[in-house]
Amino acid sequence: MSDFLVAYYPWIKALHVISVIAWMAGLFYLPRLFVYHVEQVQAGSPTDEMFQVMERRLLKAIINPASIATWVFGLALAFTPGIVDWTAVWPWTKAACVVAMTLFHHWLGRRRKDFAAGQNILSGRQYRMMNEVPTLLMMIIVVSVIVKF
Ligand code: HEM
Repeated sequence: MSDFLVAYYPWIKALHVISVIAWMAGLFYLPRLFVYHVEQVQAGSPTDEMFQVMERRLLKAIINPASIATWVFGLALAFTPGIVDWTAVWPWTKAACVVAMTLFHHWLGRRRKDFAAGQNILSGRQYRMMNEVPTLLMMIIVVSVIVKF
C-alpha cells in the first residue's frame, strides 16, 4: 500500500487539488445563492422553487461529492510515507481549518433544509458575513500547506 501511495503521489495530489477547487467553488457559491434567495425571492413563488432546486443540486451534485473526494485524496496524501512532518505546526493548522471547513459545509446543508421547509430565519447580511468563513479558512490552509511553517 505504501509503495502504491509513493508511486502515485503526484497523481493523488493532482486529484486532491481538483477536488478542493470543486468543493471551494460550491462553498463560496451556496451562501451567495442564499443571499439572493432571502433578499430577492417571494416565499412560495416559482422563483422560490427554482432557487430550492439550484441549492439542492449544488449541494448534492457538487459540494458533497467534492468534499468526499477531497478527504479521500487528502488522507491518502497524509498516509504517504515521508510527506507530512507531524512535528511541524502546519499539519495541525491545516487539520483544524479543514475540520472547520467541513463543519461549515454541514451548517450550509442545514440552512438549505431551512429554505426547503420555508423556515429560513437568517438575513442576507448574515449570509454575506458567513460567506467570509470559507475564504478565511482557505487562506490559512493554503499558506499552511505551501509555506509549511
Ligand atoms: C479534507 C481534508 C484534507 C486533508 C486530509 C488534506 C491533506 C493534504 C496533504 C497531506 C497534502 C500533501 C502535502 C504535501 O504534499 O506536502 C495536501 C496538499 C494540498 N492540499 Fe490538502 N487536505 C485536505 C483538504 C484541503 C483543503 C480544504 C484545501 C484548500 C482549501 C487543501 C489544499 C491543498 C493544496 C493546495 C495542496 C498542495 C500543496 C502542494 O503544492 O504541495 N487541502 N493536502
